[in-house]
Amino acid sequence: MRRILYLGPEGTFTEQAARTLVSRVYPDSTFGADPTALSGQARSDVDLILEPAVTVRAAMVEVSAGRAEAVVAPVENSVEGSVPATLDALVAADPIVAVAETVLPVRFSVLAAPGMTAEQVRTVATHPHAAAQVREWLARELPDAVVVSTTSTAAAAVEVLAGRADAAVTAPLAAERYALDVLAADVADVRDAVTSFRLLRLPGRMPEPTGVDRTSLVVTVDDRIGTLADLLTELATRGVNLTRIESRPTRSRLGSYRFFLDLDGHLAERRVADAVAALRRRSQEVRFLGSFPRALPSGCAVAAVISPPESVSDAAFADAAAWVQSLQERSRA
Ligand SMILES: O=C(O)C(=O)C[C@]1(C(=O)O)C=C[C@@H](O)C=C1
Repeated sequence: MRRILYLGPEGTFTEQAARTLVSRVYPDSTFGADPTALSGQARSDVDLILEPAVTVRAAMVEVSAGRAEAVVAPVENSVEGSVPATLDALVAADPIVAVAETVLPVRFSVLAAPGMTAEQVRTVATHPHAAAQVREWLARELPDAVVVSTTSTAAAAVEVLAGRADAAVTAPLAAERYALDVLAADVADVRDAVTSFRLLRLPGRMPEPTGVDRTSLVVTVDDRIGTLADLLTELATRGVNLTRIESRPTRSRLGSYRFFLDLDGHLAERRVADAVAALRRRSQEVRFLGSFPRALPSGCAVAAVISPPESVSDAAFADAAAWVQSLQERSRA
């Protein structure tokens, strides 16, 4: 039985994402057929088991060491941006790669100890990304409450159960899992907020290209004039669309950064492979974080994806390479 780890405890948004991703990536597994058959004596009958982890970092260590099959982690929220704990854990871990992603709408439930009224709430526990998405609601509805950070939204529910916080801002799933009162549901400062999650595992067989894919990289560069412009030019000249660029400190000294890049396209495409090779030539280190089908926010038609020009199609690359080769062969004849 293989373990799939997610940011726990039970009842996080990440657990919800893990259920979607596991059914998609392992469609023939027992878990995929029956997500409820996961506890008690049924454990021995299932191929995959979903298990909560305390942190994304701890889960990645388990995957890198071969003790778990995969980890599901939050990557980016449309309101608060990237999840730094996930980005930093990705760099700290031995290489693991994403094979799938999903995007979930994010609306929160506010849970409190049984019998507690909103007026009595003095401390509200939640994950920092969740706090940022309900800041206005908290200021309006619970103005006297102090926000306490926890490792996840479900960890906040556990704090309330243990009597260490009065209320928790959680995923709706937590309201089903913990014996707490629902003070408010469907809470969000930004109505259509979404968070993206990825399923990551040891490098191996990559998902087949679908035509709407994403490639994720971490690039460490030298500190010199124009480095970043050079990298971006390598992408632009090959018609590779950059969908995200994020810098994180390397932690070695002030002003030293590595860049997380998300590109449209799959490493199996010539233009993407060529661009990734060029980035490697031009930087200290490139870490490949996977090529996988891109999750489109609901309502986004495939046509909305920016198509590269014909001059960078696989056929155009093959044709140009064959022409150069013929010139070389002729010159040797
Ligand atoms: O705490 C959770 O429920 C999580 O799954 C983490 C997380 C995040 O890291 O952004 C996921 C979605 C929400 O944006 C808030 C928290």
